[in-house]
Amino acid sequence: MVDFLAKVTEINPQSDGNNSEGNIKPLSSGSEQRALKEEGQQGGRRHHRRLSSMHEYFDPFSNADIYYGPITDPRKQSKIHRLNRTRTMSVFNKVSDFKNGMKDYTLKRRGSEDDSFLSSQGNRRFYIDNVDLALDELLASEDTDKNHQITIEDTGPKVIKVGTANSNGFKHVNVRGTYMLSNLLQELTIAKSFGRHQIFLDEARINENPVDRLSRLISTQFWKNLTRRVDLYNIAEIARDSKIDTPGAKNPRIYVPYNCPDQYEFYIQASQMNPSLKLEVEYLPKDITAEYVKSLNDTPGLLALAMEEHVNPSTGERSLVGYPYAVPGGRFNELYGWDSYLMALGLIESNKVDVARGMVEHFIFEIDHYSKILNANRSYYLCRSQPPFLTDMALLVFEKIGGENNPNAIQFLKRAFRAAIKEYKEVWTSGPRLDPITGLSRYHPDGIGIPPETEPDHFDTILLPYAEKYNVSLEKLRHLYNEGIIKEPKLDAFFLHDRAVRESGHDTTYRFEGVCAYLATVDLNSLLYKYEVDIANVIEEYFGDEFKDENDGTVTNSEHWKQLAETRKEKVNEYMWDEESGFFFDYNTKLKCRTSYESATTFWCLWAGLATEEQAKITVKKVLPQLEMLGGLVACTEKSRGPISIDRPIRQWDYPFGWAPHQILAWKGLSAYGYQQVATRLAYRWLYMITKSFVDYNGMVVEKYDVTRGTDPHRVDAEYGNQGADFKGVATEGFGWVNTSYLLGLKYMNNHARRALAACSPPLPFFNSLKPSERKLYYL
Ligand SMILES: OC[C@H]1O[C@H](O[C@H]2O[C@H](CO)[C@@H](O)[C@H](O)[C@H]2O)[C@H](O)[C@@H](O)[C@@H]1O
Ligand SMILES: [Ca+2]
Repeated sequence: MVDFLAKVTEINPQSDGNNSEGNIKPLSSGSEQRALKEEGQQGGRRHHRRLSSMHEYFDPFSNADIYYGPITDPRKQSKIHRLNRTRTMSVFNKVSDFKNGMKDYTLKRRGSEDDSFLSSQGNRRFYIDNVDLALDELLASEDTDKNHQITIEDTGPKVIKVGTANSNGFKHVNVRGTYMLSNLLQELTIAKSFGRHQIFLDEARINENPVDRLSRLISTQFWKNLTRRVDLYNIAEIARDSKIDTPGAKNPRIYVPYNCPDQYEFYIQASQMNPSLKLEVEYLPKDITAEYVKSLNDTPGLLALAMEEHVNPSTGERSLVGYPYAVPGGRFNELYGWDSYLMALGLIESNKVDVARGMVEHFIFEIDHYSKILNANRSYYLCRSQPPFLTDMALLVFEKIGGENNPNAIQFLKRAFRAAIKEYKEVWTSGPRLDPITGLSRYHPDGIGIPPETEPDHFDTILLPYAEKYNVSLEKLRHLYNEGIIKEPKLDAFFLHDRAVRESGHDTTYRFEGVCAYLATVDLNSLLYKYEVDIANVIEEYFGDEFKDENDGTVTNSEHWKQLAETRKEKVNEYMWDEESGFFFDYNTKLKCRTSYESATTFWCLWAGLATEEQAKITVKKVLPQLEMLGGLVACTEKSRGPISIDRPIRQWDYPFGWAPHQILAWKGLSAYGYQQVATRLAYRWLYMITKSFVDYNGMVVEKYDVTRGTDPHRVDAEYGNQGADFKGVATEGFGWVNTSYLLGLKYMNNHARRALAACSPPLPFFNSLKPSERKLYYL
């Protein structure tokens, strides 16, 4: 068992660390003391109460920058704020022996119950006088598989001694079990990142209820760490791209639309301010063709986004600054399409409306300057989009910024809807995405050659036969094919569909392989139905029921858009609905037949409000039993995915994986049709899985989960290797849409369910333990 051997130090000579009150919380003034006392008298639970301003640093759950900031640093306390504790006479005596140089070191300290969790009323604190050493010792003892995480797979003693703050580190208590030890590792890692050598650490911070801890981290830390905002100083860092490994990708680069001279000047200024970063700034041409986009493959760059003007109030100086946005996960720096919508839902839940709004501003800018909402704002994504959610996103932000009572909010909504209408017309209901025969739409982006952003060996199996045919290396083959020196229509078809798969957001799945660009998908047509309904409502409410389109000169009213929605609904029913199975299936516009791939996106028809009551009922009866797994909804049925082999490897958007967007849209859709209890049951499963991984795997929150695995659902070995599981010490961002799903899923949970989640009660035992009256809350 390792002992952190925290010792009395000279950092705060006035403090002996022992306090007969059992409360070592530092009080810097009488008024603060009174405030805390009153809080206690009100019987309020001090944990998780967010304390503000002066009191912030007393809060065991304050944000890391406060908790590990200078105000709590023992070495800086004499200068800033003495966090000393009241010395009691009895304690004085016991310490004085030691201070007087006692030889045999028999300290007559008070009984250990002074440091017991009970006697401290849950307010016990630890004192760690050497954070680096503590980290080394903790990892040496408990991280037996040496991956810098403490998980249930480590076989260490699972207990470590930590010095108490009351005794200034002399007395020790045990910290036990994977969860607390991994939280200790996380806190020490964070403390170290703040440059701290010594810390006081509330025990409550490392044995915090995991549901509270994860939702707190999402709201206060993860969103912050996922948020980006371009300015003069950080642009080179944001522009840098780790996905592409060509000599031309070595320097960070930003491409600016041809008609944004202010932004061009801004980025030139940024590059001149710090020449060593070698930021390259380029204009884009007016016409962006697939050929041009391919020509940038070796010299990729970030694409400029929307900026606002800031005026320095003291100097009057004007400067540009980017609107904030959130990135999907820690490994990204660019703004994504549908991830942004899904994160906006969670950001709004955490009152971070400015970031959600910023992303709507970026989408408006992208539609105006790149003619679509981009897959993400990198040059190699210029030809493709992602699932469209702009109307819903704009409406949510609109409500949060004041809605119809705020004229600025109305202006914002109108700008967003003008852009959405442009996108609807020019992207989703024009060729090649529109199928003129059915009137339905498909993911069908432009593009030439091999997507350069994928992992280098991603297409090797496909390309190998051609390399053999031409007797060249794979690298050479890639070059010859991309440059059009060799022509292979079969490869062209493969990559046409591959690009479409990526536009669908579902990259990749056997549902789409080799066929995606021909499929009128359930997902896309549900989303477009929602666009049509939303546009009709907004035209009626905010455009005086008359929308003049400056782009094509047309004038439309709400009735026109309602009619478009009605027509799409009819087409979806005609081409996609299969009453027998209860699924809405994709329609193959080339073969002119309905497919039979059973996908969780069938629930999107409920989310969009396109399904009838009867169809929703059938969905619950027939589809749900096939897609409901231990950890929530699975992306598709095992039967549809088919057998897996070396030649037919597993795909990440297939069985047995579950994805946050599928859960979120299904919960909302089911609730809208009166099946809130089904949504609650599914949400419990999903939250259970996330909470369990979080508890057992060092605070892990990943991009997707294997919803069939009970023990390690985060372990997904499919396609893109990095899914956010290989952090060292502490996970600092979670994953964007999973963060949202956690916050939204919790809204379905009552206190009983929250407690069960915190105890990691598996779904079945939990459901089986319910009283008959409670079972109906889960549609059981
Ligand atoms: O670089 C490989 C692929 O990465 C993206 O796809 C995956 O991550 C996205 C961000 O979370 C997500 O939107 C998408 O659904 C995921 O499959 C990217 O979108 C792809 O275009 C890219 O090829
Ligand atoms: Ca480990």
